[in-house]
Amino acid sequence: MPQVILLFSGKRKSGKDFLTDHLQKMLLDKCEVIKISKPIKSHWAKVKGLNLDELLSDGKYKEQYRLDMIQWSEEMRFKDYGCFCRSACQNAVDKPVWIVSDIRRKTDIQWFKENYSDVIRNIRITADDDTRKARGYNFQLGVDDVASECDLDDYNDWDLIINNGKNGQSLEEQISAILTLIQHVV
Ligand SMILES: Nc1ncnc2c1ncn2[C@@H]1O[C@H](COP(=O)(O)OP(=O)(O)OP(=O)(O)O)[C@@H](O)[C@H]1O
Repeated sequence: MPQVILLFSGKRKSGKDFLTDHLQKMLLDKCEVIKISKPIKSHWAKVKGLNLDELLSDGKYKEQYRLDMIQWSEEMRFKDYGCFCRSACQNAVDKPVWIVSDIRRKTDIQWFKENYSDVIRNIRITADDDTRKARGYNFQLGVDDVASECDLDDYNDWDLIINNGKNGQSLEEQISAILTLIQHVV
């Protein structure tokens, strides 16, 4: 059972993978990185005969299948909103800190609250549109206007908000703010 679970969310190309990768490099064997999208991508790779590692990494390949994966996973969530969270956590190694790098919906947060209650810390990563565009974001109908991208836009209960865009803090300051949230553990 983890002592703290960091739930990271943010819009496309806000820098979720970038920041959580850096955090992982600092915490090393004290942490386990969990991606809710992993069980989705594993299933999709198996059914379609695709390369799972390519699908999990940042790049064009992932973007090619994003819309299909969103639509399929939406149907699955409709039947059981916790199915992917549960599956991702079942396969996670027991470490003091869990880093969940791709929280996208209120029901994701709800599931973690129901199952791990007070060890959760909610972190929102923000970045302005220009910065996101410079990182490869392009508005796509069916991707950027649906729940997977917008559901947390009006959520307000964050333990920490990190500006990872223009005029944002330095990486050191960002990581230091996150470490403050888990200083009782590491
Ligand atoms: N603070 C930063 N400084 C420099 N480059 C950054 C920074 N944050 C993110 N990037 C770069 O921007 C790109 C997008 O970031 P990242 O993949 O972490 O976004 P994401 O929120 O995980 O996106 P997605 O939702 O599409 O998976 C990556 O190439 C990453 O290296």
